[in-house]
Amino acid sequence: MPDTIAHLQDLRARLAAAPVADASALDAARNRNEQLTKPPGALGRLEDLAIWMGGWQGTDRPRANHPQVVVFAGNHGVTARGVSAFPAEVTAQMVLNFQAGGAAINQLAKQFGARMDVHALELDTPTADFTLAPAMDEGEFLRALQAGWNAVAPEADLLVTGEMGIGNTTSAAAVALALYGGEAADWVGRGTGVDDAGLALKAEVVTAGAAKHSGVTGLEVLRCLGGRELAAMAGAIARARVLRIPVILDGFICTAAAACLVAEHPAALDHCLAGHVSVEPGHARLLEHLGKEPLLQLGLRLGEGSGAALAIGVVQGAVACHSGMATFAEAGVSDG
Ligand SMILES: Cc1cc2ncn([C@H]3O[C@H](COP(=O)(O)O)[C@@H](O)[C@H]3O)c2cc1C
Ligand SMILES: O=C(O)c1cccnc1
Repeated sequence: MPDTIAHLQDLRARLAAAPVADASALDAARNRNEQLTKPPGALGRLEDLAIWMGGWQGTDRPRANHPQVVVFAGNHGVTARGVSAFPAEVTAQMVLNFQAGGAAINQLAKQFGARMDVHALELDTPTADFTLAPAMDEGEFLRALQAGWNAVAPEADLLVTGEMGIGNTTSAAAVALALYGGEAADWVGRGTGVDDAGLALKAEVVTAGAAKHSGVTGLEVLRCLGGRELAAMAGAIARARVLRIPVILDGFICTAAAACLVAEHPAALDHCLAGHVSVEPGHARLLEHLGKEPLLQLGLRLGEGSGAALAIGVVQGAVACHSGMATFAEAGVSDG
């Protein structure tokens, strides 16, 4: 039975007490990497990836055979301001599509052998319009964090958190502005495809939201400007940190949610990789702030966990080589 996040302080305490990567496993994985039948460094970033996986999994033979993709859906009051190219009903309609196996993320999860879970979070009760009030009250926020916390399968060896929530690129931009400052225009993008007037409107809405909730930090940013699916992703990422399950971050929305955890604890995302960099312009900026180099750049602007799910394949390639290759001694190959 997973434990309860009854107060924000509980989450902060769990992050502060979370174990770090296993130093001896890191050493053993580095040592193994040096003996594998290839010129030193020839597998590029795959080598660092496999060693990093070994550290979090506590072994010199890391694996990614049981990945989990978990998709959270939430509705946003701020959609009333006309910030998305699609109507808010699409959130619930896409949940049905996820459940029927018809979305992009279903295909990618299947392709890489990942289990996929979908959690619709109180879709009939959109968050408040954050230009007028905090998006969630404390009870709503804690329920969403807990839903994310509970959603992680402890036996998973890799986790992807995805989202669905019409209007959530506006919410993520407001979160990013509150965390890192600058201008709203630095953080907004076209999301589902708004035109120039839509983009200008998003910047106005984001500016108004950040002004309404100025001075808030960390998880409070997520409560005031985020959404249930963002909060749940943060809860899941925090749980994975406690369980030492490596996480692949997805696009702009996932990364904005995750960034709120770093504001609470500097090592909160040490177990996270950046799966890709999205077309949404704020995403590259967020990754720079977090010091994370994306694995892929494919021009994706979907969310759902799609870019991170594709990166499961890269991680699987890295650990397959690292854990399966012969050493020079085993294969009788002369080393250099
Ligand atoms: C059919 C459809 C499927 C999606 N899957 C992810 N998103 C993505 O688009 C939304 C964010 O963009 P905005 O802020 O412009 O509303 C989120 O739901 C995100 O997951 C979708 C959007 C649509 C329309
Ligand atoms: O980067 C993302 O996650 C993203 C971009 C556009 C639309 N939905 C999600």
